Amino acid sequence: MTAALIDGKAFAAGLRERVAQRVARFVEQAGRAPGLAVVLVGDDPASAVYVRSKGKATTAAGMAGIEHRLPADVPQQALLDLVDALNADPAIDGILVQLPLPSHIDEQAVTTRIDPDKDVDGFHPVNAGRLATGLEGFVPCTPLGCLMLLKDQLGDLSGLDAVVIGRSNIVGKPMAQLLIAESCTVTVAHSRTRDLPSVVKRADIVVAAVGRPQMVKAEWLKPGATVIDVGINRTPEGLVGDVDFAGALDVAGAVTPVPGGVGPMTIAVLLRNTLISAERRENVVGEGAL
Ligand SMILES: Nc1nc2c(c(=O)[nH]1)N[C@@H](CN(C=O)c1ccc(C(=O)N[C@@H](CCC(=O)O)C(=O)O)cc1)CN2
Ligand SMILES: [Mg+2]
Repeated sequence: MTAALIDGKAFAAGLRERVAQRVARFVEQAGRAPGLAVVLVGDDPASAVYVRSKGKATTAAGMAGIEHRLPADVPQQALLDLVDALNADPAIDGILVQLPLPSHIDEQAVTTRIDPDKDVDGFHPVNAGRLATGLEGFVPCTPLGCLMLLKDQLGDLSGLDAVVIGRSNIVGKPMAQLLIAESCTVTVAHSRTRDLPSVVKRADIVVAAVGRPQMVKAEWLKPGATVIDVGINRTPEGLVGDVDFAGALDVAGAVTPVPGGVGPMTIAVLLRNTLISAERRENVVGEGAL
């Protein structure tokens, strides 16, 4: 094994601590805690776990977490009405609807109903547009967490070749935008990409976000590459990423494990985004780096 392990769990713990310190200053100045509303529809077990983790982390950082649970068969209009009420509530700085939603609900309709300035998930098309054009907005938590790990590992990313595997609105596309903004040369690969191994071979940075267990093989990697594995695949052998982790350890320069890599960053960045939303809404100048 030659690769360094990128400890997302430890980095996320540090970020949560820095957020908590800045939350304390916000409370002193604004006279209230930042508020995050999390909406869970239905009873998908993984989603329930993530929502509970978000609630716990929110409270631990000194923020107010408000959880709304709706039944799996809730009419779409009732969910939209709840979003409208949260948009209008001055105590709420961040609104998040846990995905995936039941199939009878149009995810886009829900995502676009959230006030873009409370959209701490960064899924609203206005925030996607802000990211694409270099305006201040909210960036989706998972790709921003990946970027933080990359910069911590590599420093300046300028000029590096990056390959993002996966083109989802939640991870692949915003990840590509973030890497472009860091002056990387970015390739977005997906299921129709021809000769993926040779595309991956030239990359200094590989971000795998396809949702296919161990699809990215060690022999595809350029020696010394930094590999960020966004995949969380539940298999009979346990939780595995999109990268052949054991093989990558012998080729890559650094690699994130699954679990304990990217996953913990998602919730830490959510707290960061919620604090920043509260600071913007109350005109509080945040002090202390995040
Ligand atoms: N509205 C949103 N929905 C979803 C998001 C999101 O950012 N916003 N992301 C994922 C789920 N997710 C948070 O919501 C999330 C996924 C994974 C983890 C995590 O810490 N994973 C651990 C493994 C835990 C396990 O056993 O499952 C790890 O990788 O170490 C946190 C949050 C989809 N929905
Ligand atoms: Mg995809």
